[in-house]
Amino acid sequence: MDENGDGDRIHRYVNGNISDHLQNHIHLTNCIHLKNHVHKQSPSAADATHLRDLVALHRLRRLRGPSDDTRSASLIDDAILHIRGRRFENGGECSMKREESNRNWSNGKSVNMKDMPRQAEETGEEPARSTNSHGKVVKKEKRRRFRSGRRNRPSLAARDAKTRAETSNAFVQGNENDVDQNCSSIHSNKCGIPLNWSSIHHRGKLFLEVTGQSLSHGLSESRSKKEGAISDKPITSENSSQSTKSGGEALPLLLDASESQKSIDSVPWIDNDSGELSLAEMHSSVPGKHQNFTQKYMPRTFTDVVGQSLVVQALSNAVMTKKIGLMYAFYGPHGTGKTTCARIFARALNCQFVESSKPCGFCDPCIADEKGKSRNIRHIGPVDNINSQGLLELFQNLLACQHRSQYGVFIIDECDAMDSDCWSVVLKVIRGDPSRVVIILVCSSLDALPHVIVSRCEKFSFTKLKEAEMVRALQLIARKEDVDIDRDALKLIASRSCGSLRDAEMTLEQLSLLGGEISLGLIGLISDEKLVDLLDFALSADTINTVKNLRDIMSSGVEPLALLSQLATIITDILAGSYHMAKQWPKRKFFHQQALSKADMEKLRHALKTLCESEKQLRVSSERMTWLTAALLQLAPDQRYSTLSSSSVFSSYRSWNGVDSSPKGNADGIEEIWLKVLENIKIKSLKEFMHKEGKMASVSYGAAPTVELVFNSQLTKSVVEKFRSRIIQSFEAVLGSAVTIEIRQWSREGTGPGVIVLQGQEVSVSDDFQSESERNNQSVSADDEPELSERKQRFGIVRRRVTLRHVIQHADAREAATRAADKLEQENIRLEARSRRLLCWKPPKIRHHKVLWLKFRRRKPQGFRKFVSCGRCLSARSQISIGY
Ligand SMILES: Nc1ncnc2c1ncn2[C@@H]1O[C@H](COP(=O)(O)OP(=O)(O)OP(=O)(O)O)[C@@H](O)[C@H]1O
Ligand SMILES: [Zn+2]
Repeated sequence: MDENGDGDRIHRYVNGNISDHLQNHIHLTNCIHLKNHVHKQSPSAADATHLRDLVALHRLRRLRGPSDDTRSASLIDDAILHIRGRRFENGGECSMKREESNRNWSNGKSVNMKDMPRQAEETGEEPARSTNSHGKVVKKEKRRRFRSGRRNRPSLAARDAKTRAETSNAFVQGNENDVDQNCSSIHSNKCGIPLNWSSIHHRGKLFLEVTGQSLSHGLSESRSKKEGAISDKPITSENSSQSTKSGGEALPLLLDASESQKSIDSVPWIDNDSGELSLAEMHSSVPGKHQNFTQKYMPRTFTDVVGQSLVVQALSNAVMTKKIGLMYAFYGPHGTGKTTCARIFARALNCQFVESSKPCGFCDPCIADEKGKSRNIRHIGPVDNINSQGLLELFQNLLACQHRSQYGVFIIDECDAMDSDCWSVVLKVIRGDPSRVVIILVCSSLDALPHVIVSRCEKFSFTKLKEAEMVRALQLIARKEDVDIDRDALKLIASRSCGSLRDAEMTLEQLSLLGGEISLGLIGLISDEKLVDLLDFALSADTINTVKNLRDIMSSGVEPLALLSQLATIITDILAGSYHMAKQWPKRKFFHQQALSKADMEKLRHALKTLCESEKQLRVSSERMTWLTAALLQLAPDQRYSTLSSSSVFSSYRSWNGVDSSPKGNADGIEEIWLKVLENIKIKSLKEFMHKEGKMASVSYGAAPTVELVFNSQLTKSVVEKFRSRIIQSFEAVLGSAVTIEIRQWSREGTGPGVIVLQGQEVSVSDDFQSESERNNQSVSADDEPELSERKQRFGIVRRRVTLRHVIQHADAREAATRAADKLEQENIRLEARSRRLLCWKPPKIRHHKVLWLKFRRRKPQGFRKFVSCGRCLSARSQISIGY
């Protein structure tokens, strides 16, 4: 700006001719701005123009005084309208200039001395940064710096529109306060300097009173030094306030405050605590300096807060109705918005916006707070180092420098770490019942707070954020940041963040560094669809596909524990009704339709229990894959069948445990293991005895693999029991894992439902299981014979029950009866006494003689014949059971 030009304009202004430039510099700070334009290179001209500045200011104040006549009011109106028009036109230019200037400062680029003051005003740049390298200029910069903090407004068109409406209303009503407020919210003008009527009012007066003194003094050497030292500090609200102090010399009104500030600044731990930058840092952040997502997307207003609807509603109502308490406690899990809400609430308390949606973000107090320069809001950070003395000083200082019309807000973050002395200070303060003071305690739990404090607080509980809320918030961020991430991945991030949006945002940011499309696979997790497929196979006892699917999934590098946890989560979701199958899946057996039956839900509940139990095993085991497979194979309603019938499962199991798994055609895996186990037994007689009298019936995977052995009689069983430990050793050697064995007697009631087993390698496991279990308790009729023979081809050993009565009924004559018995024997069916009740069995008379001719070639014929031969007392209800 041309120096003489400025002088001329001021002349014109003094003479009542408001120049264009001056119209844009109506208030005190703008006079100083003018002064700086004029004096920065010509101290002699400064003296001459000071007086004119002051006269201009004085006239201007008179125009605004309570005794304003209509002429002066309309003059102001004209001026304001003019200003608004200009400001609106040039908003874009201003912000561009600001950015450009910021770049210059941050690049350490030497700035033209002539332009520097103007640039500093436009940018609101921190003088602390300029002091080191720019010697003398610092003085002027520092003085202007304070004012620039107030001038540097966001230039959002939307806000402008609101503000304009407010402003014109206020003027029409002639309400001075409103005018103050509203004018102050008009943003920067063409020169990047905002217009601030309220500043004129009180500061102008003091400025006039002390002008001679303040303008004749420069900064003292010691102060310059101190400021130089401060300028080395990172920019926080402390040192920004410190630089405000330098302006205090020209503006004595702030002297007290700045003195108070001085002692506040001497407390090292104030502000900026929680990993996020303070608002000051965020908004005055150096261009090019990275802000993480949590800093960048920290909510500025209540409407930005995700979830916490009750808290938000209560707080904004409190602000609206002006029902403000003295002390609040915000407690809840980390990263749920406690500190954020405390800041928003503090700002809303002092917001001058007349409408309900406070904080507005563009009135003076809002901007001051946003820039970290608010003298009414103190934020204590990590309180580990705090002592009671420091805390007391802070309170006193806050009370001392607080604007009477505004709330002094004290946010104590992580207050649960404060010691009892500090709490005594807090108590002392609140007992004094200071007016317009609000203390907000932020902590994760109220338990650590003294009861005497808690009982005096309004308590607001912050809950973990819901997954859906977090997904929405993350989606928004991803869109803004151009992060290509699919919804499943977002859901997963949300579910892994335990309700903490901060954690979720940090994870998203980390993933965004990978570039390209972010999918579940990239994160090392499995999509819900694949999980449901796997569950479907496991729950429908499709062993082969379960194992196959599991292997496929594991080959993508998923951690078994993570997979188990995902499975458990999805089951929980299904049980809770919060997981919806996207469509009907006819190919699925268990989840073939969207709505599950009660029985299915019960199976799911059981499956969840099994998975939870298996998790413990998985955590301590080095064979996680084994245990995970075992767990999955237990999810089937009756895993005994499903696991037994598939040699491939067992071969899988053996392969993990180093046992030869090469398939030998249709060779039975279980038979193979049994033989290996027998081979391993060193005692020859035991080996032969077991081979002759017993069978390995089943193996199931559980907490430890359980092997079931069946023996012919109680006697043989009890013989084998004596060698239990040797047998276990042998099994463990073969299977390479701890084994539990169950030794049972063949076909006793306790052996469970028709379990002999085996080998149906080519048979569908589930089909086989189904048919087997269905028929379990049924009698076999002679009509079943073709089926039996078919079964024989499919199974090495079969067992079922056939009633003696049934056999008799189908044996018309002695020969026929014998033939039937022979046939059954051929079919591997065993006929044997089931209980002593046989004695009460009374066959129909006509058939009685036939029974006598029955011949039993297999076990215990003598005993049985004895029972049968006294058939008179046999009960019709009694059965003999025939295993096949
Ligand atoms: N409810 C929320 N709405 C919007 N953003 C949130 C919310 N909760 C957390 N955030 C995000 O997480 C960041 C940190 O939040 P904040 O510091 O308020 O959490 P906190 O509950 O105070 O956590 P801590 O107890 O660890 O201090 C915010 O900057 C914001 O980006
Ligand atoms: Zn506001």
